[in-house]
Amino acid sequence: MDNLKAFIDICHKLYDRKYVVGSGGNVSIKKDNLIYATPTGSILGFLKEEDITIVDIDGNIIKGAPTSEIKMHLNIYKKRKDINAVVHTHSIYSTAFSILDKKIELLTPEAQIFIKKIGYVPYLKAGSVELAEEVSKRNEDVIILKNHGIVCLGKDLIEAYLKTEVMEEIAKLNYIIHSLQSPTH
Ligand SMILES: C[C@H](O)[C@@H](O)[C@@H](O)C(=O)COP(=O)(O)O
Ligand SMILES: [Zn+2]
Repeated sequence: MDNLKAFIDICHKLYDRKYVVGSGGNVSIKKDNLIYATPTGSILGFLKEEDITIVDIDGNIIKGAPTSEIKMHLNIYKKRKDINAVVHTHSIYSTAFSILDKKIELLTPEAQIFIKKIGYVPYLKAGSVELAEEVSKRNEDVIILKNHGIVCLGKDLIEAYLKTEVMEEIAKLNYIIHSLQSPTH
């Protein structure tokens, strides 16, 4: 079970590894049918345990002002009973491929094992009900939001974080291979 210190450590790691910049990205975990989520507008690299917000599964606020993407997080938890953690980042290579509508190939055993299949969602306004609804239609554990970022789901926070890392790494590898194969190379 995730503890809140681990939650904060992973938020800091996401920022340190530049999967998010500025106030981008958001993270949540589900514990005993409560959702612990990053506050809206927060810089993940600076978060402290006392900053973490709490809502119930219906989105009723218990503490703080949760991420503007809370509807997306809640929809995922309602649909996927096996999921207890959601990590949303603005991973730059994954996002770049989505802007050009290019698919990312799962070229390595690591990507095949941990990502299995990538879901793709068209561009929809950040924080919107439409985006939350479109994401919850997907069945994959790694979903690319066109022109925006990615969402990784896990049975716990470590698993969602691991998928975030592997997703961006395989996107980078795809980019390198595309570059090496380009006629100008
Ligand atoms: C424009 C928003 O930053 C959008 O990218 C949102 O998805 C996000 O990443 C951060 O929003 P919150 O600070 O409300 O979690
Ligand atoms: Zn975002």
